[in-house]
Amino acid sequence: MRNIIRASFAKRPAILGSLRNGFVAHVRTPPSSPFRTLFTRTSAALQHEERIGALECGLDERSDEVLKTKHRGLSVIHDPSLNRGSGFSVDERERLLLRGLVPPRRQALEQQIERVMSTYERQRTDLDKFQFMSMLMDRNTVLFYRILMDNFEKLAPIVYTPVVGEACQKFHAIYRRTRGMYFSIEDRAHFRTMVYNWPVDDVDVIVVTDGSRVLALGDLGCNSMNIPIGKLSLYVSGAGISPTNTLPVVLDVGTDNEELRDHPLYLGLPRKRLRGDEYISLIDDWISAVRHRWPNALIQFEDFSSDVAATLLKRYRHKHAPVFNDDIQSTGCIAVASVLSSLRARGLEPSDIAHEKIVCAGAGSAGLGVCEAIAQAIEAEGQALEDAYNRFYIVDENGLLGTGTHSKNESPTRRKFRRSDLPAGLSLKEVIEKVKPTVLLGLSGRGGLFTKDVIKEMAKHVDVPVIFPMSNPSTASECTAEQAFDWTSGRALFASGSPFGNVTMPNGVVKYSNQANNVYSFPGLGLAVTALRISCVTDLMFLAAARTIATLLPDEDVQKGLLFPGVNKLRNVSVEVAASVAQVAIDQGLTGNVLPDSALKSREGLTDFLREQMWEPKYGHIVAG
Ligand SMILES: O=C([O-])CC(=O)C(=O)O
Ligand SMILES: [Mg+2]
Repeated sequence: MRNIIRASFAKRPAILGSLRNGFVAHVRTPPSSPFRTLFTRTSAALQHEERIGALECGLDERSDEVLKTKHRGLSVIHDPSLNRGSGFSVDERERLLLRGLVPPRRQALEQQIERVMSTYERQRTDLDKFQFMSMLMDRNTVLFYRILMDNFEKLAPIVYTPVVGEACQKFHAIYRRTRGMYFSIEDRAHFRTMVYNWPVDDVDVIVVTDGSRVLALGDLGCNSMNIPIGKLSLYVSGAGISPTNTLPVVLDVGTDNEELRDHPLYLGLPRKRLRGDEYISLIDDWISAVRHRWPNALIQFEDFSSDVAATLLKRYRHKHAPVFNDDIQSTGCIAVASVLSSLRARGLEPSDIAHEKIVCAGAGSAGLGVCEAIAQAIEAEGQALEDAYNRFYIVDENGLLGTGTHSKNESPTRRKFRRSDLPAGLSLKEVIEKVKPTVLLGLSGRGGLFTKDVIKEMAKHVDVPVIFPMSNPSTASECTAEQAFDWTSGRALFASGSPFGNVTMPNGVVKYSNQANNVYSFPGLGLAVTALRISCVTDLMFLAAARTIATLLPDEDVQKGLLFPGVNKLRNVSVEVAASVAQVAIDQGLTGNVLPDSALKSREGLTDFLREQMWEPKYGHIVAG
């Protein structure tokens, strides 16, 4: 386990007080920092060292971080936040007692990247690639993130959706090394103390799952750990959250996946899932333990099943500490952005969102969350909320939510979307025939649900069918990009949750496949929450983020069918999302940190400030403490 404390002095000078014996101080000193002088002498010595390093073989660009460690020898190499493999300089080798423990010739980061990528390319299956990347993450933090960021389009589908789904399904079979924390029912009495087993005082972002609905793959219990790990790797690569300050968590409350539970290699508790009041009270205990140790950390609820997701969000979201549900709110955010951007592509105005007719397949927490977010965007354009709800037609496995008998326990959100003018139970195709929707959303988790019949029916009634199958992973996508374009003769605007390649039509025209995934929103939100110490995550923040994402591309790109920048531009997107979220937080008086004047004066000042807070994967200076 890493024994490290990282601090940006711009953010928290108080870190000096929290250094403990044996820990590493990972410190970034901006030029204006009053602490700069503290490190001046060290920096001069390090520059000398760099000149020596430069003679050995090209010089890496160093970050201005200073890592102070009491570790020596192999324990430096075994700490991924300190390890730089063949990249240790002569002086670091001396100071950290590494002489003889690494091969003699020093390599620059660029050479390490070349070597690692050539081994990566030799991995045969996607799962092999996932494991290769996991092992790299466990070995060398800087190298892992440099490689992930430089090859984001190629590697995001490996460390994130879709391959992370398979890696969860097979977690028990491929498990190698621990990362993150597990809180099980059996630990319940110890939650308050076990949070101190984590060595980092400054946790900024926690992603937590109970594994009850992993992507659309169902209940994967304790196997779900790769989801929080993957999400957090996107906070780091996509928005510059410091890797040291992230914490992946699995709450093991049992699993109802019998096959997994009975598997001899399953690593979670082999018991049925805890439910009802006892479950809620266990989550209460966990939240309270976490808040005791990390009062300001952003908590992201991830992949909780629909029966509890909205309840938990409602329970914790206004408790003066930042909490959100990724599947409800950030998926909602990217859905709003996708619809707004599609309006631009169709030559319409943002206010025309109030004229959309939206059919949504899926009434789980993500489906309802997405529809709720779009309804709020319609309301923000000056419509009554009731009229906004009237733009939706939601279909689940029992057909349309319409008139007729339904459960008394129906949630208020679901009830709001129930049509009073159409009978319950109409099939998706029947609804499309009757309603002639402009937008078709897929949040059903049912791969292939948008059949040729369904899409052709939709294409009969609109010039530009807007088709967004958002379920993950790719196998759960309601249709593929190729199908959407093929069955609409290339007229569709397409965005999916998991990535699909662009499609070349028989006439040679390229049709763009966009990725409407919440990755466009949660990392930027995390950057804003961390940099400003935002105390509560509000719906307005997500709406502001959505509007920003929808306006990042110039008109000529949007007219071609591109709805937002590619994922390889994620850091730029995240800074813009963060600035929009930050502005709402400032306006709503929800910030705990005092910002420099320059950040308050202009949007550019704010984005510059946020960009300065971002962690970069570069080797910093290691100082023997
Ligand atoms: O993980 C993803 O790609 C998006 C997401 O939150 C989900 O599908 O549950
Ligand atoms: Mg999710």
